Amino acid sequence: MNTPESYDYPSWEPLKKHANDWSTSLANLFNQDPERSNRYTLSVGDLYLDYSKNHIDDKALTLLNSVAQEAGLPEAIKALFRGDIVNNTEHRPALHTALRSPKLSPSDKQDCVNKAQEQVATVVEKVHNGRWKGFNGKRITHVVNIGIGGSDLGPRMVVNALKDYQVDSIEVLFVANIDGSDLCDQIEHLNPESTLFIVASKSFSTLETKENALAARQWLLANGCPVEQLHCHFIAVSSNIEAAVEFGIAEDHILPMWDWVGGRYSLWSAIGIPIAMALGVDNFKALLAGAEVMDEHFHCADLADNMPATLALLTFWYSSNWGYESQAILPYVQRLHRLPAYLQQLDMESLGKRVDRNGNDLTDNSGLILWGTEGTNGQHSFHQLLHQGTRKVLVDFIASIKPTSELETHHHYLMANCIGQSQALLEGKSLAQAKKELLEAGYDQKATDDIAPHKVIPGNRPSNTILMNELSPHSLGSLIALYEHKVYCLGVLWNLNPFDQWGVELGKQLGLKIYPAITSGDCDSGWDSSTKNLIRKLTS
Ligand SMILES: O=P(O)(O)OC[C@H]1O[C@](O)(CO)[C@@H](O)[C@@H]1O
Repeated sequence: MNTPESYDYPSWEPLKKHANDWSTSLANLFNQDPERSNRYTLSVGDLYLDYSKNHIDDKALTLLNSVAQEAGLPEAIKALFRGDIVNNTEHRPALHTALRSPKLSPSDKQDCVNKAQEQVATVVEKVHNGRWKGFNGKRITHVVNIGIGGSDLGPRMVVNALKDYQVDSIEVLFVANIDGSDLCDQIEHLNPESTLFIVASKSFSTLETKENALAARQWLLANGCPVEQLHCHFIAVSSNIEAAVEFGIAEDHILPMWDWVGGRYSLWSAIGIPIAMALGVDNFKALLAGAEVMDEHFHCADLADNMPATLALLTFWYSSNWGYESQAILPYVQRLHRLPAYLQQLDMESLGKRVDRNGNDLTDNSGLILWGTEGTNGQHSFHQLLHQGTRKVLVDFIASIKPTSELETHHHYLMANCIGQSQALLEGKSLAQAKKELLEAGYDQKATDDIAPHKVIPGNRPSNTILMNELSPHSLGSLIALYEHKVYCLGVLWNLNPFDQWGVELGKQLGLKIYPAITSGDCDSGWDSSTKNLIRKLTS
């Protein structure tokens, strides 16, 4: 692991010293300051963040804010919204905020954004009211989004999360993987006459999406769709109109994307059309409005009160000074079960970098390893490691105040478990407590002494808790924008470009070279023997 010798930030050394001198426990911090849980909280729109269960005090926060100032974060936030070239390696702005916050965005983008939103609304309404027909004049009942990465994860997560808001007339399904069973499993029970495919690919060059779209076309043809009616079953979302047309999508069925919106930040664009299909245009707009609330806050709030900046500074603090390398995302909301997968791309594809904005080796660690699952399932699985393991893991608990089902008792238990987990991380269990418990349970002294160490839980482990008023399009929009902006802040603090992803390219290129070897059995003589053996195993 890299240990940062120094940042250029003048407040870096005092911050590092403050971390090195840290000697108190979370429990002590709470005992000494009854107001702690009131002071270390923030509210923005439908979201409430409690970050009091962290190893921080006013001095740490002041120093962290100074580091953020010295890193130029306030100006960088303005630059993002203004449309400056924040993606310096691809010479592009990153204007996902223009898709939902017109007041804060460059005016020259508004026409195309509005036009695309109108196009989305027109297509969706036509499908919903049955005017969009498949071959044989059938109305559309199923929409299958074919896309991967940013053209899949965001829309899929939102559609799953907002099940309560789904329109009755349409079911939206998702296909991403090049494993053929993904497509086959989704379409096996569908009627081709009433199925519409969305081919979502910013580049329109992504292997998985192209192959799945080709297979979908074959499926339609094999099931009676006349070639001249194929166009009724496809729309595309892409910035590469030429390639989409070449594939055979009718030009007026192609919705736009732009190079100034990154793939993993694109669910607010026409890439979000599966969301509008599943939930209706008004709910899609409510999602955008929720993001706008977070944008306005992020843009205007001082760093000390800024929710995305606070989350980022906490991660920076722990990553740079406390040796944390991993972050668990634990939504205690069943319907947010896709959130960890979505945030993995957002965070790890953005921040998994080894050089700074100028191409120099980073002297500090960058992106953390993100993972997680919905509560309480994780409690019966990996929480053991969170409580007693030797690795350090940051934890974000996310919960909805309003239940998402009618089963009120379930919800109370769910919330009790969520809060109980953060309390267990904080308080732990001492050896004395463990021994007392065992003796009270009837163990003799020897058994108590033998077993007690295994029951000790060190505690003193930090966590954040984010409460949403309810799981609604509006609050989810704010939550997603919160994490987007957190990632941006970390990019600024670590001085890296969070908007490119060159690291994914090599594997794609090698996959394309290996493909002909798998189909022909002919290996490149320059390849390593492991690669050759694996190919032979597949081809013999
Ligand atoms: O929308 P596209 O161009 O098909 O790209 C899909 C995904 O592939 C990636 O480029 C990574 O391979 C992601 O950044 C992107 O979201």
